[in-house]
Amino acid sequence: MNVDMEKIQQAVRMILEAVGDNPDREGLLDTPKRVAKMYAEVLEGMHINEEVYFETVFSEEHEEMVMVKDIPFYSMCEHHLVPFFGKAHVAYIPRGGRVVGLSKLARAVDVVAKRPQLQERITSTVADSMMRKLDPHGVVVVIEAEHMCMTMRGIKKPGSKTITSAVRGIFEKDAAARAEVFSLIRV
Ligand SMILES: Nc1nc2c(ncn2[C@@H]2O[C@H](COP(=O)(O)OP(=O)(O)OP(=O)(O)O)[C@@H](O)[C@H]2O)c(=O)[nH]1
Ligand SMILES: [Zn+2]
Repeated sequence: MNVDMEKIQQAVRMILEAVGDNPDREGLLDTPKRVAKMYAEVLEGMHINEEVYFETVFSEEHEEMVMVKDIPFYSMCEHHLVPFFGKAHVAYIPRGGRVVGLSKLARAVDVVAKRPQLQERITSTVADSMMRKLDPHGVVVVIEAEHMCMTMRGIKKPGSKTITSAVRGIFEKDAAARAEVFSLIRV
């Protein structure tokens, strides 16, 4: 893993000093190390290309919609480095027998989310990677999330939800297909 753990530890120590705490007091002694481990874990998507999950396909002639909904995810807002989290819904219509394992849709959401992110970018990255690797008839990705930068700080609006969607391929033109997906998601 290409994470400079030492550098994170130094940075965390400096933040603790800068806010006026003593990084050498007992309770904080292991904190820089723990925080470094935490960042390596929650940002591990920096070092994984989500497209790898779309390499293995099953030759299954199903050219109808497939949807995995309510995929929980956690991400880190790139502006404040605090969490935002919620659910992703991923739907696609395979083409040419390129049907992918269901868990791979959730894995792709997971690694894309585990980067310093914007909700819009998670949504479009997952949709565009699927379009590129699977060449399906279409993809819809919808994400609903609560941003801690809008709840614990700043404007402080707990419970507010942000919903983003990325609509690709046939779903862009076919209003009935799009309506079917959104009725199944029912956010
Ligand atoms: N579009 C988008 N904005 C986000 C996302 N996560 C956080 N933000 C917003 O990023 C913006 C950053 O705004 P700035 O004015 O630069 O920073 P700030 O002074 O901390 O902003 P406030 O949150 O309004 O206090 C805020 O409006 C956040 O709500 C996201 O996933 N997508
Ligand atoms: Zn933020």
